[in-house]
Amino acid sequence: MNAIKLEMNNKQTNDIICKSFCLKNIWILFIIILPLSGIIIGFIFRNDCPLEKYIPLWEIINGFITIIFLLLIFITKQFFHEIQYRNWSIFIIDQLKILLIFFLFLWFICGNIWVYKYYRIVKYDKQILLSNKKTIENFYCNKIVYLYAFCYLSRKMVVTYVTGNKNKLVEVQAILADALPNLRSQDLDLPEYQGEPEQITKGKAILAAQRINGPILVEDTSLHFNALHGLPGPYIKWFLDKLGHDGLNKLLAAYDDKTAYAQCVFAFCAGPSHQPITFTGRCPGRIVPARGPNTFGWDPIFQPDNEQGQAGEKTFAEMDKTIKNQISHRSRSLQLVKDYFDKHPEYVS
Ligand SMILES: O=c1[nH]c(=O)c2ncn([C@@H]3O[C@H](COP(=O)(O)OP(=O)(O)OP(=O)(O)O)[C@@H](O)[C@H]3O)c2[nH]1
Ligand SMILES: [Mg+2]
Repeated sequence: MNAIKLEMNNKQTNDIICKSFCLKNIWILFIIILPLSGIIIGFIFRNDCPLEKYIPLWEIINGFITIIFLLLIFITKQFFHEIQYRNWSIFIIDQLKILLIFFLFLWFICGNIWVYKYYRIVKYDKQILLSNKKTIENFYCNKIVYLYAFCYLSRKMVVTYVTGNKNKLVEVQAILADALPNLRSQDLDLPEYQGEPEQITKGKAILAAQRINGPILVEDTSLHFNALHGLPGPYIKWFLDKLGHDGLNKLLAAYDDKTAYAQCVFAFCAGPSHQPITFTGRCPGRIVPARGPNTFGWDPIFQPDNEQGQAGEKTFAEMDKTIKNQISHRSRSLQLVKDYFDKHPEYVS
């Protein structure tokens, strides 16, 4: 009887150990799914990417090596964590892990070359290519194979637009919708620095890249009155807050020159250890008594010039949003950002 009880207790203990082992290690399954799907996709479509025949091969090898690497981490965590002293098996596994990391790094560079080289010309439809008499070898790659590799390589590089201003976010999303469809946004309260707009934006960018720990975009917008030698400039936020639209008009009461320009400086920073790059866009115009809905900052008192450089008809606030987004300081600055991302497709996932 006692023997049976003991056996049952042992069985229950084994069950509990097994369950906790499975629960503790379920993460490995989730992490392995991504490289495993690469092996499967690369193998199934191994001859279906004539544009760059190394892409399926890249997926298979990347999958295998990543899984081996993950298994080595799993084995060290699972079976060697209680060993107090370093023995030969741990030493060999550690060396192997370093070797695999090195290989994966080189393989990652190869993948970037093979994939991004073709991102502008790749075509997924064989029939259309054949009907246009274009050679399949020069343009065709299976959509799943190409997009898997593209997304895999780009997955850590999604750009985050950091701002605490909802109106700015709406405009940026609309302007960048085609160029950067995966733009993320994050509402972070960054300090408002003092100084020249470019320096202010660079300071914001460095801080945002540290907080996000990845590629970021930030912007600083300023409104410059020519009669006041560029003031309030980057301090417009406080001037608007304290003086309102009327007060801003009154600042220019003593001057005939009501011209001004809206300026937007965007900064892109690829990560915490990178230097930010800035892109400046300006929109010339005039300061007028407020017209149009009061939904965004100083939009009602800024009337942009027309293409000939003469006074336009509507204030930003009176314009249709799509028109504002074609001519504004923000869209001009973002055009330069788009040109930059055209040359750096790794951020456009
Ligand atoms: O009428 C407007 N049309 C615009 O196109 C526009 N862009 C910005 N602003 C305003 O100008 C000040 C500087 O802002 P700013 O660049 O420091 O932004 P912010 O502090 O609101 O957000 P953040 O991005 O710094 O978090 C703030 O009062 C913004 O509301 C605009 N007003
Ligand atoms: Mg600000």
